[in-house]
Formats: sequence, structure tokens, C-alpha cells
Amino acid sequence: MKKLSIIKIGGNVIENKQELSTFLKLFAKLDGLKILVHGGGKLATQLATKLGIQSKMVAGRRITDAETLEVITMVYAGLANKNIVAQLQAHKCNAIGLSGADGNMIQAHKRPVTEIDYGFAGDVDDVNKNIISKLLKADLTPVFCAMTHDGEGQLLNTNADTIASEIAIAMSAFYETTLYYCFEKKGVLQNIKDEDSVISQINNRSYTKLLNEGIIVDGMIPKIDNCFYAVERGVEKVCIGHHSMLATKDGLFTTITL
Ligand SMILES: Nc1ncnc2c1ncn2[C@@H]1O[C@H](COP(=O)(O)OP(=O)(O)O)[C@@H](O)[C@H]1O
Ligand SMILES: CC(=O)N[C@@H](CCC(=O)OP(=O)(O)O)C(=O)O
Repeated sequence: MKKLSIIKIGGNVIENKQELSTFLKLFAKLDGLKILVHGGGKLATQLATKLGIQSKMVAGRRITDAETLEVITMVYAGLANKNIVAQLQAHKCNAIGLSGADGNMIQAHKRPVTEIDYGFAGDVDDVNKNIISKLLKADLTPVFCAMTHDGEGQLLNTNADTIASEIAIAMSAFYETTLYYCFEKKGVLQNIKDEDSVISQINNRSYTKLLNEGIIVDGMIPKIDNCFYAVERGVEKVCIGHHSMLATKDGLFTTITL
């Protein structure tokens, strides 16, 4: 089986022009087949504020009403995605920018209303692995934003970490996949104030302990849940760390195992 890297880049990097540019240079140079998934939550919150729209997050997920859906479509599928694609083109990486609606690549349904109504937030049903594979075979590098669709004309907001894990799982049918979650820190930290206290490996048992001790909190919880979800469903390797881990494979980062 050929190897495929799925790399997710978070909002803190996308928001920082210098960091983003450094990352994209590095990404463009990576050997082998690759897919980029990007967030942009921070940029969306900034634009919403400028437009006088309040942003509401519950358990790391954005409550997406109709107005917010318009903002995130402009930011994720427009500004962030096209800026990334243009920069990758400048580095001679033949990137193609996509939402889940393009080529019917990621189908989802609106998250059912329980105690919380997340609005137009989507839970993934299916990833079109055949068409993604065709893009890779045509030497294109897919760049996905955090949007899916329901097949009936409705765009949906879907967390970028979830999109990355769902794509990695689907592509594992054809490729030996590695999923990298890149963010601004060197990895999952034992002490959030100590940048070098990277936990090199987390398994199910140590994860429970780290949760109980309050060492892993906030956005890191759904991120690690996505990691386990991916490893349990056939993704060969899942890592969390700074994007520099892509260049220096022996550096500090966190690997998630069962
Ligand atoms: N133990 C930990 N180690 C590192 N980061 C942690 C930890 N616990 C919580 N976090 C937080 O998780 C955040 C990453 O999650 P999130 O904001 O969702 O990232 P992204 O925007 O990359 O998807 C970090 O910015 C950090 O504040
Ligand atoms: C439903 C939901 O919460 N979607 C996310 C999608 C963007 C994202 O995941 O961005 P980061 O990776 O930068 O956090 C949001 O709107 O914030």
C-alpha cells in the first residue's frame, strides 16, 4: 500500500500570517501523497465580531445559525481556503481547494437537536474516497476546509479535526495513512505552562488518567477523541504536535495509540 499523510492545521496557525507561510512552505516540500485540512475558527470569530454577530461555542463546537453559516462560508471556503491554495501554488504544490460539497466529497447531516441546538453543524456520514483518490492520482493535493453538505442544498459547518479523522479513516481503505494534528504547541503537554513537557505517547488508559487529573482540557479533549476514533478505525499512525514535527521526524510530539 502507498503511504498518504493527512495533515490538519489549526486556527492559531492560520491566523498568524508568518506561521502559516512557514507551514505552507514546509507542507509543499513534503514528499509523497498528502491532503491538507484546515480550520479557521479564530478568523471566523474575528469577522463575525466585525459584522456585529456574536459567536457562541459549546463543548468546542460553534453554534451555527443562518447568519453565522454565511460568515463561516466566506471565511472557511473563501478567504482561508483560497489563500492557502494560492500560497501552495506559489511553492509549486498543485493544490485544489475543496469543501465537502465539491465533487460530493463529504456528505453529512445536520446534527440533531438535543439539549443544545447547534444549528447548521454537520455530522459526517460518508467521505467519497474514490474521487479523492482520483485527485491524488492526478497529482493534485486536496485542501479541505471545515464545511460539508447534506445533499439537499444545505451547507453545514463541521469541525476541522473531525473532517481530518473522517478523511483519514476513509482513505485507509486504499493507503497506509498517517494523520497529523498540527497546532501551536510541541504536543500534548503534561504542564500547559511548560512548552517542553511533551507527553510522547498517550493510550486509552493514560488518557483517562490525564483527563481525571485535569491535564487535558478544552479543545484538546475533542481533538484526542478524534485521534482515538481514527486509530480504532484503521488509521496507521496519529500524531499531535507543532508543524515542525513534519520535517524533523525524531523531534518532540505526541503519538496516540490504543
Ligand atoms: N495538556 C494540553 N496540552 C496542550 N494543549 C492543551 C492541553 N490541554 C488543553 N490544551 C489546549 O488545546 C488547544 C488545542 O485545541 P484547539 O484550540 O481546538 O486547537 P486547534 O485550533 O488547533 O484545533 C491548545 O491551544 C491548548 O490551549
Ligand atoms: C462545528 C464547528 O465548531 N466547526 C468549527 C470549524 C472550524 C474549525 O474546526 O477550526 P479550528 O480547527 O481552527 O478550531 C468552527 O466553526 O469553529
